[in-house]
Amino acid sequence: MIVIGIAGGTGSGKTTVVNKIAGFIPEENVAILMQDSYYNDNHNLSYEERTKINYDHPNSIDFELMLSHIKALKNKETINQPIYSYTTHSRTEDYAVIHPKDILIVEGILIYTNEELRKLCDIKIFVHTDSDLRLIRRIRRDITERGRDVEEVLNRYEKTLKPMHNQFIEPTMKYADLIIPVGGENKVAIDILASMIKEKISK
Ligand SMILES: Nc1ncnc2c1ncn2[C@@H]1O[C@H](COP(=O)(O)OP(=O)(O)O)[C@@H](O)[C@H]1O
Ligand SMILES: Nc1ccn([C@@H]2O[C@H](COP(=O)(O)O)[C@@H](O)[C@H]2O)c(=O)n1
Repeated sequence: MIVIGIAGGTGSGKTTVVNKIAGFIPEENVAILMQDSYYNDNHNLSYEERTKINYDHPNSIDFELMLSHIKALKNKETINQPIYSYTTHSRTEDYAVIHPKDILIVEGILIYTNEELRKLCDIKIFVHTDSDLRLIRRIRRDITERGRDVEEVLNRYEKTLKPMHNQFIEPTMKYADLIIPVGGENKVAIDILASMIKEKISK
């Protein structure tokens, strides 16, 4: 199995890049693991308490579970990936069953902050998009898809998202083998990546 990491700031276009790459590869060859599915299980906290958590800090992620799932998939085992709700800020009761495939894509803002996870990645990609564009995308997306309002997004951006991005996320760009500027619209980068993956599958 080849593990491909896709990191980058929020709104940089990671999910868009993953979906475009996955669109080029037959479904039976690619499995996708989202870091956001591995936010700590905070169901013991009240909704009010959960809204106050810093979701851009590495400590918000259950890396132990995430690493055990990546290792299990590499070991050709099937895993139950938690399903996360941004609306309730907690894991749901449901799981997504992920089977081992030739290619495993691991996506998330904080994945390269974890040394063990970095070592498990055969190819490390970082999607880079300017912060003003990322904020615009984040406001639009969080309002339409994640049940937020402008005030919530701007407040989170100012208090945690921007400082955490500068402290933890942007510095991990140095670990990347490839940096994709502007993300999902970078057709050349996506074509190159898809061809490289197809070649590896055919071997
Ligand atoms: N090149 C682009 N131009 C305009 N909107 C984009 C572009 N790439 C992504 N988006 C939109 O911006 C939002 C964030 O993109 P997404 O791929 O989810 O980023 P990430 O996974 O890095 O947070 C989504 O609503 C997506 O549809
Ligand atoms: N309950 C939560 C959990 C996470 N977030 C934000 O999600 C961002 C990471 O996801 P992307 O798809 O944008 O990479 C991160 O910046 C967290 O702030 C949230 O708002 N609420």
